[in-house]
Amino acid sequence: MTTIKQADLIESVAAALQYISYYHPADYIAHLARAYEREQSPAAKDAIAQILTNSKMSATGHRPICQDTGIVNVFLKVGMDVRWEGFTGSLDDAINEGVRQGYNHPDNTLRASVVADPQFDRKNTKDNTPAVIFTEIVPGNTVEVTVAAKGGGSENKSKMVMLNPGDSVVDWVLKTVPTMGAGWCPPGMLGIGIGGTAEKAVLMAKESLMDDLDMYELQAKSASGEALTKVEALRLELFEKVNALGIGAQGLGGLTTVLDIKIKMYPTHAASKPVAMIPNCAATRHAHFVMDGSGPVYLTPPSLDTWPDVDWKPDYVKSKKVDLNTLTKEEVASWTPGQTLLLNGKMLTGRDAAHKRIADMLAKGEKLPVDFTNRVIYYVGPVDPVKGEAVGPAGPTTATRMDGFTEMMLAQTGLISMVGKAERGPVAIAAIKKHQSAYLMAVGGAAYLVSKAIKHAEVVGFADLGMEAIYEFDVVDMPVTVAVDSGGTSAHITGPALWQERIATGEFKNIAVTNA
Ligand SMILES: O=C(O)C[C@H](O)C(=O)O
Repeated sequence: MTTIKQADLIESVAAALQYISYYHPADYIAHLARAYEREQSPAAKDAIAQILTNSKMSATGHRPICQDTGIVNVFLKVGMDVRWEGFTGSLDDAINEGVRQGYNHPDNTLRASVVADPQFDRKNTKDNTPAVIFTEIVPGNTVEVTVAAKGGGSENKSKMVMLNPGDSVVDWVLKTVPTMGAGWCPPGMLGIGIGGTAEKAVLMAKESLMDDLDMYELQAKSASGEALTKVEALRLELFEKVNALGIGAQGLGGLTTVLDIKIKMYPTHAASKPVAMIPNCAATRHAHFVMDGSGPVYLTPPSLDTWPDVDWKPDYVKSKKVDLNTLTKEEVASWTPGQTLLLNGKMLTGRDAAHKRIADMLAKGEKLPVDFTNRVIYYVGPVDPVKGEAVGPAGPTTATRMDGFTEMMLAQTGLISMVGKAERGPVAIAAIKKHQSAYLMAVGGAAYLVSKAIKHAEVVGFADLGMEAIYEFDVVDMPVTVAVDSGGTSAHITGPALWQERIATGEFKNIAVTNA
């Protein structure tokens, strides 16, 4: 009989959450490094370079990889021969105390992203509790814990379908992935659950994302002529076909959209084939540890040799410097799709809750707390600063969620441009074209790198919204790409279309990768 103490469980969960906030799993880095080497699309290669550079900066700086430090998922496998000591509440209460302590660590405070009462008040719980916890009772005398910090952007793209038994999973995946856009921050993983019941398929899809990436091993196995299992063959087929869609890093078009595909299955009803698919973003964060009663568990930091020799820096030759303090509508209208810019000067921020409040205030004829005339807005919810930082990691949030507010912002507030991540939908593109505006894209998953371009940050409105408040940032050489120009051309439409066509020619089939 093993005894697990409450204090040890709390400490282990808190330490693991800190660890995964700044260390990417080594298998993810190894796969991304190979994708970087293979990538032929300049825009996608640049995005992957930013993600790799950001990842190493986070590992050395012990600050979050992404400003979205996630909602905590915990999977517990509790041995039947385990007893508990010192518990003042339930097992879930202890896990949540670990989350509280992990997210409020003074040296690396993580972002509080969880809101209670999701349909009505949506009030931030301030400490990222509660976690979403699944517990299984298994034979044995240990407690196995898997913790993950799942970003909202990738979770939002989760899909579930009840297929007919004879329907093709491959067809459904290939039809569905393009509808997910780039808000899930590719390149990442797709977790697929097949079978069981509706909820079991979704749970399996999520659990499959906790496995290590091993697609390169699987490719090597296939190339050697060794027989693959049916699931392995399906994973490989999906991997190749999804990448052939040409979506690419950040949806800008390129060779790698997914680094791996994971599949879990469970017996199902003869009438059913439930299928769920959950993407994991570039900020793939999870860790697994086993408690055996000997005290708290601390994970071993990875060697810095894990990261490839990639050090992204602003390219002053290729990119155009923009002075936000003197920016005019005319200059915004002159930007071209795919052009890279380095932003300098003052910009405002605002995301979901701020846009909703602005809309409500304008509808009531109320004065806004800030003047948006000739300003650029950055869709972001930053991490709070620690130890002399101007701001914590501050990467872009999914712009598509702001589409419904874009006409209002451009028509009624004097705003002239927007920065976010992922594609804009038809309504936003029409508004951008009508107002001769432009939408700029920063790299999702490069939040710590981006934060280094922010020299000063100050809340200037809606302070009660926490990370969703309106800030004013003063930036130096913040890297962005023109994703929708004033003519309404979207790099998220033209890029993937071009790369899908090029991949189909077979011209990239035999690119050798040395970084194996
Ligand atoms: O909440 C955020 O900061 C970003 C979100 O994860 C998103 O990808 O849209």
